[in-house]
Amino acid sequence: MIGSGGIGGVIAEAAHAAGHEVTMCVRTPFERLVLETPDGTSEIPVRVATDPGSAGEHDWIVLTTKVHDVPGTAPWLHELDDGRTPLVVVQNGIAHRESVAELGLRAPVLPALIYVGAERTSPGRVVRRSPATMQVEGGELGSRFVALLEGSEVKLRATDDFHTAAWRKMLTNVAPNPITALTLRRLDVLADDEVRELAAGILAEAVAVAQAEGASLTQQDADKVLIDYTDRMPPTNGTSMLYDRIAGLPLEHEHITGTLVRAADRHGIAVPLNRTLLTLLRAIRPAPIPGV
Ligand SMILES: NC(=O)C1=CN([C@@H]2O[C@H](COP(=O)(O)OP(=O)(O)OC[C@H]3O[C@@H](n4cnc5c(N)ncnc54)[C@H](OP(=O)(O)O)[C@@H]3O)[C@@H](O)[C@H]2O)C=CC1
Ligand SMILES: CC(C)(CO)C(=O)C(=O)O
Repeated sequence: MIGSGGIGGVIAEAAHAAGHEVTMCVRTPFERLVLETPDGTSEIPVRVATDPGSAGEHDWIVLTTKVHDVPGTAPWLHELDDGRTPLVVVQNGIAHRESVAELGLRAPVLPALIYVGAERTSPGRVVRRSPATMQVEGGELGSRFVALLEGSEVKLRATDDFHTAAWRKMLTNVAPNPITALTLRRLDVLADDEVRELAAGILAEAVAVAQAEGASLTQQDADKVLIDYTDRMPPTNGTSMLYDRIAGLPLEHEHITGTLVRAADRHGIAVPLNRTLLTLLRAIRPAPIPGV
């Protein structure tokens, strides 16, 4: 596992539950990986490697850093890449292959999406607030990864239209992530009438762009995303962008809102709400914000 934050912790938990040995390839060292879940708190027995030379040999490589942190993982990836071991890229955004392309790896790449609320609260400590659902690109590699995590509680399936799945995931990120990060509030913020109306407008712009990019999505998909957020998800959940803002880390906006705005420009679609969000997100100066 390269990336030992919220998602790395959740997938390590699943891999362990499915009977596998896991090595966390870490930037910030920790002694123990502890998962707080709705069912209780437990330690996941993993090996922690702090330098690429000690990574060892593995059957799968799973990359779970933020998209902008991928270049920094090059030493790990070059050490682990033997041309055969598959690399699963679990990230938000729509550019899973492009995200690792410039590293010149030989590994077969499997793009993956995850839906979960997971917050890394300190090195080696992750709070998972909801069950996890994953989607991977269909094909032989995708089927093997689905089989790999059998026995864990992650609901995982392969899809033959990963492009649409990634844009659908984009819909779930493009409104809540910026809104929570900018307001420093959790999902409860989406219950405010004016904020909900804003989110609906952001999503309407996003659907038009997703369609122009060839995704099979409609306004109904956007409506469902908003209903899921306001009626189904716990209002105390946050988003990965909010967690980064609280921790004073760089935000992933260029790979979410930025991707959307650049695609809109290519197609000549007006996206004033998303463009405004992008301007505000770019203006943030990262600094830790305690007490949120
Ligand atoms: N958190 C969530 O609920 C969800 C997140 N996602 C997506 O999943 C992806 C991962 O997000 P998330 O887990 O939240 O991110 P986190 O910020 O919680 O974790 C990222 C991890 O990557 C590590 N990292 C960064 N650079 C390196 C490096 N050079 N070498 C080794 N490790 C490195 C960080 O190390 P360090 O400890 O040093 O900071 C950190 O442990 C993102 O694309 C996100 O948008 C998708 C759905 C939900
Ligand atoms: C959709 C959501 C909010 C949870 O899966 C997410 O992807 C994130 O926190 O970035």
